[in-house]
Amino acid sequence: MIEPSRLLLGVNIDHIATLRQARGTRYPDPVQAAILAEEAGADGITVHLREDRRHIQDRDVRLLTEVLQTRMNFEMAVTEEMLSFAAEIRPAHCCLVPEKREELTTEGGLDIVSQEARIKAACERLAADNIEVSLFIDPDPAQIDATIRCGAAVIELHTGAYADATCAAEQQAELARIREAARYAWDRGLIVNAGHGLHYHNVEQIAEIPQLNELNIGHGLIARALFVGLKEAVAEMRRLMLEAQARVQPQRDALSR
Ligand SMILES: CC(=O)[C@@H](O)[C@H](O)COP(=O)(O)O
Ligand SMILES: NCC(=O)COP(=O)(O)O
Repeated sequence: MIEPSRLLLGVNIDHIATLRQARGTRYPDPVQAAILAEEAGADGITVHLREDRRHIQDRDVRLLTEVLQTRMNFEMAVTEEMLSFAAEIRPAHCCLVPEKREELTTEGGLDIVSQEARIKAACERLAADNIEVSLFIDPDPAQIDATIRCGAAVIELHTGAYADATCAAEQQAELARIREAARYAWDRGLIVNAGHGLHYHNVEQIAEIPQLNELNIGHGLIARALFVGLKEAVAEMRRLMLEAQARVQPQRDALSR
């Protein structure tokens, strides 16, 4: 991936599928949502095919590989089932994430440090199929160092602790961790993405981190779409991100490796 000069928006459409699965209907169709999101300016589409298939289904991913005009960011657990599926569908980009059946959503980053050999092997398998790999990790230098040893060129920093903070001091402390991690990873040559739990009231401080390449946003954006429509929800998010980015454009321009 060549790093762009502007911050990219990846729209996660998992929760369009959540609504469909709640009633077992054919609608709303995440594939239709992906097309609308692209038309509204999304730079990519993110889907998480969970082991329990609670939202996105295999059929959605297969169809998306045929219709997307941008690119798919395929989030998956590091399992044999998912590695084989990725080898079959060949998404542009795979993001390896931790997964627990009982969790409501992804609770933390992938612990690369404790399972480095297994994750390195997965990264190598995906790279052999020309799939760009990113690792979804907590903003922790030890995890970043382990990512580099695994050979992945991209990370996505988990912003969940920042999003879930219950007071301003806690939120600022989490923001500082993300800022530091973004700088640390950038200085070591990684492409740095971020996401999880971002919405219209907390995205700007993250979008002001100059080293970031892309934000992946789902739940908050899809929730907003219920009231204003998906195209407007994407456009609003993009506008907030780009305004925030403009405030730090001199710092972005000054970044060099
Ligand atoms: C890995 C991550 O942070 C999310 O993108 C993920 O998709 C969350 O899973 P749910 O969409 O099931 O909450
Ligand atoms: N990887 C994060 C993502 O895709 C979106 O997460 P969320 O906005 O649904 O929490």
